[in-house]
Amino acid sequence: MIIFDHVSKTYPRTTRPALDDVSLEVERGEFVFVVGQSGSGKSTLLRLVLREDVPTSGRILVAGRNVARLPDRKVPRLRREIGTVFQDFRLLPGKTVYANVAFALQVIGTSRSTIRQTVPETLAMVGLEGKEKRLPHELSGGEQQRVAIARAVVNKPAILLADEPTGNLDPATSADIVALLERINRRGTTVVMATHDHEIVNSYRKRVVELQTGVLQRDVAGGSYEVTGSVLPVPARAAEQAVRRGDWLEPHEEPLPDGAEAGDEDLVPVAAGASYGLEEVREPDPAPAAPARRGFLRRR
Ligand SMILES: Nc1ncnc2c1ncn2[C@@H]1O[C@H](COP(=O)(O)OP(=O)(O)OP(=O)(O)O)[C@@H](O)[C@H]1O
Repeated sequence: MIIFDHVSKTYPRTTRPALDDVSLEVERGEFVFVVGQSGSGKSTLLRLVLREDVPTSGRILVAGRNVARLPDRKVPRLRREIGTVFQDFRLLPGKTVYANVAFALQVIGTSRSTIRQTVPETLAMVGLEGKEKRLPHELSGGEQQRVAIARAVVNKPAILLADEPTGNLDPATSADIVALLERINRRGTTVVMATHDHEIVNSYRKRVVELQTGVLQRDVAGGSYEVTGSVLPVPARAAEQAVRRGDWLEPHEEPLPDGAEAGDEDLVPVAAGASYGLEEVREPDPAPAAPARRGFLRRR
C-alpha cells in the first residue's frame, strides 16, 4: 500500500537530511506506529506519502502510484485515498460538526443523497450521535478529534495518516481515540500513526517503525516504544523476501544468490523491514547475539 524505496529528503537550506535512505513497506490493512524523538522525521515521512512534498531521492509508491512523478492534476485523486488527522484537529471553526464532515464530501462532488446518508453513519461510528449541530468550540478535545477522524474517513479512504493525533489529549481520551483508529483499521483502512505516546504504543503492540535523525532505526512487529539508541537487526526473513521480489530491483541490479552474507563493502541493505507487517516477528533479543543476516543488493 505504501512503499519507501531508499527515500531521502533534505529540505532547502538545510544540510542534514530529514529522512535518510529510508526503505519500508506498509501492507494493505496494517496499523503502524511511527516513533522517534522530535525532529526525527516522522511528519516528513507522512508529508511525503501525501505528496505535500517530494523526496530528494528514492521512490515512494502509494496505492500503486509513484507519488513524486504524479502530475499535479492527479494529486487530488491520490489524496482522496488518504485521510489525515493532526494533533490540532484542524476543524472549520464556523461550521457545525455535521457540516465539517459533510464538507469533505462536498468538495469531491458527492451527491447530496449520499452525503445525507454517509455523514450520520460516520458520526455514529465515531461516537458523536446527537452532537451534529455543535460548533467545534462547543466540544471537548477528544470530541473534536472524533470529528476530525470522521471527516478523514467519511469517504472511506484506503489509508489514514495520523500525525500525533493524541498530542493534545489526556491519557484516557487518547486511549479512546486510538481505540477508534484501531476500529477503523479493522474495517480495512491502513493506518499509519506518528506518535510520542509511550503508553499507547506499549499497550497496543503493533508494528513500530522508529526514526532517529531521519534514519530508519527499528522496524518490528509487536514492538514497544522504547527508543533504543542503537541499530537493531532487521529480521532476516523479511529482508530476504524483499530482495527476492523483483520489484525493488533497478534494471542494473540483480538479486544475490542464496547464501550471500552481510559484510561485503559492495553490498547495501534494502527494504528494511519490508513485507512482514502482518506476520509475527519476534522483537530482537536484547542480549548480544550473532548478527542477523540481511537482504542485500549488489551496488554497481
Ligand atoms: N519545511 C522545512 N524546512 C526545513 N527543515 C524542515 C522543514 N520541515 C521539517 N524540517 C526539519 O526536518 C527534520 C525532521 O522534521 P519532522 O517535522 O519531520 O520531525 P518530527 O519527527 O515529525 O518531529 P516532531 O515530533 O517534533 O513533530 C527536523 O530537523 C526539522 O527541523
